[in-house]
Amino acid sequence: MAAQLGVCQVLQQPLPQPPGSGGYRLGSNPARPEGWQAKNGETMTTALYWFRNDLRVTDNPGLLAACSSQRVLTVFCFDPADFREGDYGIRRMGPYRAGFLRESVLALREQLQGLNISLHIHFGPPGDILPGMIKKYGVTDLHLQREWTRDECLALDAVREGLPPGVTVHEHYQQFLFHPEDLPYDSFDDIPDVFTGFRKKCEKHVSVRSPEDTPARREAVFAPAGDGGLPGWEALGMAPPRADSRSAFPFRGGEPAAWDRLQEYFWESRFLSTYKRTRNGLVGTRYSTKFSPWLANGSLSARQIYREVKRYEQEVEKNRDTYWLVFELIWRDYFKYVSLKHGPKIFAPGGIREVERDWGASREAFARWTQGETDSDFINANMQELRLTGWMSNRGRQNTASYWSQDMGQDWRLGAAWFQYLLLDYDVHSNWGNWMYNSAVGNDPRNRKFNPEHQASRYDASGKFRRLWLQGTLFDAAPEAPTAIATPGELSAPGGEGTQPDDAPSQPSKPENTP
Ligand SMILES: Cc1cc2nc3c(=O)[nH]c(=O)nc-3n(C[C@H](O)[C@H](O)[C@H](O)COP(=O)(O)OP(=O)(O)OC[C@H]3O[C@@H](n4cnc5c(N)ncnc54)[C@H](O)[C@@H]3O)c2cc1C
Repeated sequence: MAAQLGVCQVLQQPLPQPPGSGGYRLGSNPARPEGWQAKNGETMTTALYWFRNDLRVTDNPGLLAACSSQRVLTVFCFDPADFREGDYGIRRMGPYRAGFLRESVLALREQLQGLNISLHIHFGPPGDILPGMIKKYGVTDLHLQREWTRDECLALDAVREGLPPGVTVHEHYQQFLFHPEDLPYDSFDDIPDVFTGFRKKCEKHVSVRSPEDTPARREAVFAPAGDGGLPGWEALGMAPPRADSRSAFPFRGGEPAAWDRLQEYFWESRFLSTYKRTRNGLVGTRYSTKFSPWLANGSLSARQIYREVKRYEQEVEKNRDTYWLVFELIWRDYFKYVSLKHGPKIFAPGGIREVERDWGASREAFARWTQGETDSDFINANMQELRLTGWMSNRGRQNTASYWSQDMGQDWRLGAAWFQYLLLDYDVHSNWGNWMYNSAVGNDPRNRKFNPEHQASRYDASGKFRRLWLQGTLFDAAPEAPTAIATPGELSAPGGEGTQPDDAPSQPSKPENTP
């Protein structure tokens, strides 16, 4: 897999140099393509900003850097590869996230229109779309958020192959709370494999950078890109998801919707003041922030949330609950750094610890787990919620993941791929990192395993959550499964290794070290 990463391979590299020392060469490219001349005869700089998982105009350093060029235009590609079957015969993206993404991109286009920047929306592989745009508009500088996982790297490699000579590519790290240049480590290799050490050192030595300014409104240079380009459901090969009134995530995609939610959760309801005490809840919108789908596609940034937490602590109150939201955002960062450190190992059967185990790949077990027909009603209720809404609580995710891999003994990567398909908030690092963690192949030094019956009696003592999801299935007219659920193809996961994992204690008991 490493060989496939090509020019985009950034894994296990030393930390990047600060701007100006070679990594970011704004406006420094000597060889400009022909075409666009400023009035005084100098070559005009034209930037193309390629939106990927950073669908916002505020706190977007890459977009801001692009706006330092004389002319700027932007693009988002719905890549058909994202909607096809992935490595395990399971689609990479299902209808919930696809719907949220469409809303997010439309909201982005509106935000950009307010800045007089046009967003070109395309349905096609970036490698086919971007080089043509770059030639057509005489682009001199391509800006994008820096990514390092396989599929994202392959997409960039394909774009690079088609670039005309002289175009400078600028990649920006802008998805973190703690910026990579500020980390108290010399190399990603030095990131500890236990969270607490990472958290404590970063909390002590790193200041979270302030969010960047929003680009100023510009003179319109290019004709507006028009309203087209958004692929319909048919083109995506799926039907739109049905709304389910029980959903814990009834929100829309896009930057304005993210800020509405933050406004509501922090400032109107002040739920932040009780976050740590409610975050293990299972029913409704209130128990946790629900920021993750916006964070995952970049409609909201971690440091914007951080700044609002700090403001809340000054203006309303500071307590363990307000701190705990930052603590969880550090977990999010941590899984990104784990992925930067370990590269493709986060997708390997033995995970980052290279555990040897003969994982099962039973089609029948997969059907029972995904359709909520296991022996555990707590697991079943969570799996129904996921299947019918694209959402599952953190408590539910920990239990269902541990159950699939550790109780049922099935390949954890099949479970991760199912989550990838259905989750509204799918994020490659958080998903595969948490899956490894709960499958005893990742960053949990104690290999904890969940006992769903104990968990249900602790977190769903009244049975409210299980009734909510199991009654719908058993007694009412059951909502149909989303039509696009792909029947998993060959479930035999490639490249399986080895024997048994270490024995795991049955109950998680040390909350400090669990995500
Ligand atoms: C098996 C498994 C798979 C997961 N897959 C994903 C995924 O694909 N995308 C994703 O964003 N999260 C994932 N998580 C982490 C976590 O469950 C969600 O981030 C959280 O439930 C989202 O709800 P919230 O925004 O209300 O979280 P809150 O409790 O309000 O937390 C605030 C934010 O902190 C971050 N956070 C919280 N818990 C975690 C965690 N365990 N790991 C990393 N970041 C965290 C998220 O960005 C979240 O939005 C997964 C967890 C497990 C156990």
